[in-house]
Amino acid sequence: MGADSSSLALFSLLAAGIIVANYAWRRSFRSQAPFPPGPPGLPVLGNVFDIPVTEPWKAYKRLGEKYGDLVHLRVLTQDLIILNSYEAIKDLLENRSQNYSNRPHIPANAMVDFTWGTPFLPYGEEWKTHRKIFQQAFRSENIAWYQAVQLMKTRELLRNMCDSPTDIERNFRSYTTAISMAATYDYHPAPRDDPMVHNLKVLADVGVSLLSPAKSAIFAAFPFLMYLPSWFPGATWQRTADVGRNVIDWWLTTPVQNVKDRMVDGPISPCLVGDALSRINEKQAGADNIIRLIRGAAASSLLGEQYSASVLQVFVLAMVLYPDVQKHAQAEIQAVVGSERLPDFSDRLNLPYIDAVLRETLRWHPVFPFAIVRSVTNDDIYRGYSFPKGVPIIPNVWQPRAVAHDEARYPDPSSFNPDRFFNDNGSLNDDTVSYVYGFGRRVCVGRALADTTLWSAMANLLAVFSFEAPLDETGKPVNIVPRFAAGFISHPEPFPVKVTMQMEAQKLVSLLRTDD
Ligand code: HEM
Repeated sequence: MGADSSSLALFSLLAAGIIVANYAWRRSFRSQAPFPPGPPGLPVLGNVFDIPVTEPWKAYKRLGEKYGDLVHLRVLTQDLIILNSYEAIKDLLENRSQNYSNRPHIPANAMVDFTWGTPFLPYGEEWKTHRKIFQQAFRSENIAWYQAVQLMKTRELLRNMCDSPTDIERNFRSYTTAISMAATYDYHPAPRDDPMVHNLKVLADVGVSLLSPAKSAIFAAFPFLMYLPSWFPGATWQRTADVGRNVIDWWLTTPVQNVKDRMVDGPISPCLVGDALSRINEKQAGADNIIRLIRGAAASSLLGEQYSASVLQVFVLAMVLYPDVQKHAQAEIQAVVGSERLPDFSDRLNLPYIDAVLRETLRWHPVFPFAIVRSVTNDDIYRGYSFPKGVPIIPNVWQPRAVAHDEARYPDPSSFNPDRFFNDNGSLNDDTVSYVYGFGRRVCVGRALADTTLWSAMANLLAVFSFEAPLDETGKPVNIVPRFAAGFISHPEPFPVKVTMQMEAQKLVSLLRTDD
């Protein structure tokens, strides 16, 4: 046996010992009430094979149908509870939010030092300061500050779509990244080879690679894996973590320093960092700590806006699959805005169908099908079941009867139908699908910014382009079966799309020039 394989064998033995001991310890200390029902699972491994890595929501749907609103699972040593109904989610994450606003410890997080990120902070003082920084800059009343920049970036999006119409994903990412950098640091990335854009991509890739639920469960069960050196055979995650740590150092220092330097020269445009820095007196006690928190909140803000790009991909998929909805939306824009200018925020109240399309996009396929996992602060009992301290709670926003696809609330939930958001008198109803942005005290802090970013893109894309299924060799539209990538965030798998301009290129060029 070589040195490598004998070390691995030793590690495996050690790991098995840790798992069994840890499991027995946790069971003996749990309160007398049982966990909610759930599939029995295998000894030691638990329900590892009950949760497929691809499309886990389908498995949750089956489990929900069999076991009901509350489902208990165990992955190796990790117990978790899935909430499968709006009622259970509201009861716990909203009505008992004091006890359900924590986040579980994610071991891989400490490995790369993502611990500064708002979504990962434990419920406590640092997290409260982060929320305050966000609320001051991004609360609904302040969103008008960013609308000029959002429209400017929307025009850039239209130009990029003309240049490379099928490069949808890249165009959407550039758009949302440009908005988030402007709203966070008053920074406007260069069209090519921009260092901030490059480093943001590295950071996002590291996050997706290391913080997936599957890797988190493995690191929780085998914590020693996190301490293997990066030269150890197979320890690829260590090399990913090394890359992540270097970029994070840069993120947490350079961009905020850059804003500080520019503020010395004179006023800058409204942005989260500028707003937060202007509120502190650097000579006051604790100012260094606040600057450290501003850095963390700002970097979290950039990661947040990435999700809007995934929502726009869902939107294009829906337009391709539901051409009548697209025609209806375009007719509304034509009637209200005409063809001599492009839509802007002053048109929003007169374009209710576009708002209904936006709501239906968020509902039809929530990009966070399970919001962001919570954990219980103190032992609790709910409906007679045990919710022990520290257990991760997964709110199932999407399936089966849960929330966005609840058949009682949304008849025929899997079809894309914006009409479900209208009252009989033709006005929009009160259902703003706010649940896609999460619940209670940890609800998304960027929702007002995301809403205007999405509206501006959707209204303008529909004013200029049509999205259709391309034709096959027999002249028929290709059959597109929607598929969604699983994971922390879910977005459509690549699908074929034909993008046509509804107006002459020359006309668009002149409209974009007028708007500039
Ligand atoms: C359409 C786009 C977006 C969606 C669907 C979305 C959704 C969510 C969801 C589901 C959560 C978890 C809430 C919970 O635990 O209950 C969340 C948290 C968060 N979001 Fe968003 N978000 C979006 C855009 C943004 C933007 C633009 C920003 C930044 C400006 C942002 C920043 C954050 C932060 C910092 C948190 C963590 C809050 C905390 O843990 O206290 N998000 N978001």
